[in-house]
Amino acid sequence: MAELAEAAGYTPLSASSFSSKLCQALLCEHQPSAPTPSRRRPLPRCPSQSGSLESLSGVLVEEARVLVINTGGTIGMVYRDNVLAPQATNNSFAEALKKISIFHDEVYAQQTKLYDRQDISENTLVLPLSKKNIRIVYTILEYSPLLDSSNMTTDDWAKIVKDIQKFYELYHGFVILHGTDTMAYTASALSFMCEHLGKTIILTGSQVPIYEIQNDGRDNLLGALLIAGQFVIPEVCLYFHYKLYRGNRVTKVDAESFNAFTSPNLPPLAKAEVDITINWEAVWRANTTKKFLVHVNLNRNVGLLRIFPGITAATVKAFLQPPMEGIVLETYGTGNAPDNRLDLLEELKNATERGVFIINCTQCLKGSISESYATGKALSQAGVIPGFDMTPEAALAKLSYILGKSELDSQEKKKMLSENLRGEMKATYTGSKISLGDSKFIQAVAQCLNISCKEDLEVIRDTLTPVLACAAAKTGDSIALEAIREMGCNLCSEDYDGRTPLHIAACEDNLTVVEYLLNNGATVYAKDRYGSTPLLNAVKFRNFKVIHLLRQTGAHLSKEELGDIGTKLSGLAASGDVEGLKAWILAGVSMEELSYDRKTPLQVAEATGNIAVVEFLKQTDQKKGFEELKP
Ligand SMILES: NC(=O)C[C@H](N)C(=O)O
Repeated sequence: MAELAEAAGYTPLSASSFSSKLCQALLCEHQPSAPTPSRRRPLPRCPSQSGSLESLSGVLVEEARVLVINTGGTIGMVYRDNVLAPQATNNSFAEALKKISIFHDEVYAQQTKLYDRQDISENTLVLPLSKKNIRIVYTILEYSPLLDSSNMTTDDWAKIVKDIQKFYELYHGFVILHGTDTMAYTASALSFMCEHLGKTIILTGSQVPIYEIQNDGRDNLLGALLIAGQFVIPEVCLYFHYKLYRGNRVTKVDAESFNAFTSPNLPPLAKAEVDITINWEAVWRANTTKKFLVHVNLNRNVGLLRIFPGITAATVKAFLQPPMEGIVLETYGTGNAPDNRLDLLEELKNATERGVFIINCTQCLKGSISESYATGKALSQAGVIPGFDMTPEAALAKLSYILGKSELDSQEKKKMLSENLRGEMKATYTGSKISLGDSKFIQAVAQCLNISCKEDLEVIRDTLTPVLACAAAKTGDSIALEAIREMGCNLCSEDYDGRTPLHIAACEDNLTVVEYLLNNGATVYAKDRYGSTPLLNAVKFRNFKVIHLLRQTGAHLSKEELGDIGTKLSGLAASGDVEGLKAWILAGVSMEELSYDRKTPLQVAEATGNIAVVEFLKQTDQKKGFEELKP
């Protein structure tokens, strides 16, 4: 196809050739084509970035920390008495990985004195340098006992999310090693239990133990680590056989193949082939200014009931008896159940009137509930809630989660059940509101460049909009940002320096734009090419209100961003810079940090006679700092 197009004199547009075309068009529309610029120049070095290590070749290297929670599953199992079972280990999984060069670069560990660092345990490993020049440093937290996932319970889910909460600020992303049998259930449950999630959580495992010669565990673990360490995909995902899926959209479809999972109603969020390509349009956004929290109180009085021809009313009645509080009714086709079985419908109606919640999901692998048949309508008349294209696993988890919210009344629970909370139902995957072709702006640019095919329009959009969005953030133009979003563009996209509109708005102290962006998909964890987050930018420019809002949304400074923070604070204390200290306190930095000569900012202020700083630090209760200094 590509050869044919080229033979016909058509060259597909790449981002770089598009930029050059656009520049020509802007400078002089009718000049002959200039040669396409070749590859991007290498990144310049940035000596000021603490925590970013320089490799021997002089290229800037960034480290990203990932926590791997090992719950068990085939990936780490061994044969005992001819059957596979989890290996009761003393971190032997980490030890085994250390011996595999694609999972651990001992030379880098030695060169950078990895194990001398305070926050690094012996279960920490480091991957070879990624294509994006990132070193993924990962720590394995091994559960005891390790479980075959058939033994997983809701308590185990609670343990996982509590650990994620405990270590949330210390890691860029999380990988959960888990057996495949109930992985779709766990992924669904975790997606609801994690509220206002801003970081990447990826479940993975394997069909064959990682120790076997021909196994899928290595590729699955490696792919999950690379994605969790290099991208911010704020969802609970499942990675298997080179594809990243939304966790609450998957189901296990093959007990033997490496290609064990499918996401029938939503395309993958990413594919790991020669390169990792993220389908950003499909990525779910929390759209929130609230902090990450976990909800561990799940209701266990829920169940799955699959109807079948000839099912008796007595079976349905027995299933719906107390303590049952909610069920997923797996129906035929687009949500049909016999409408000539009044006895059955009566039992369902009695149950919904007693307050039992019933969600209708299809038994088909693919497709959605609709009211296109009388047999389907009869169910909604009996009070059954449509589950649209939810998987039964997701519907069950959603019920358990919502019915565990004791603060909600029955109407509120019903409302939440019908809403799309985490991208588990169709309503979310709408793509862009207006198509590319409808956008006047894109049309004008396309006309000027004399191009019309969809792929080229997409290249124009993807090349121009990050820069335009950053420009709009700079000038505080929320209307332009809204127009860009409506074009189907991702407001998290980065410019050539990896800077997102949120970085720019944070620098410019533009609170309204910061709020708009957070409510429209921006992530507080985006890092520019120098490793800075919007929060660090806001601290630098002392934009207190922005710092406050970002913190409220869960932003925090990484160790790399902080660098030798004690010495920086001492410098501020010595120069009497109260505002500078206030900015760091608001950003969550402790005033107990010691400078290179082991002095607190207060000691430095006292020694240098900076009365204003001394008074400020004495008055500010560090623990309550965030609330007290609230602008
Ligand atoms: N492939 C697997 O991981 C299956 C195993 N029985 C489990 O779910 O733990």
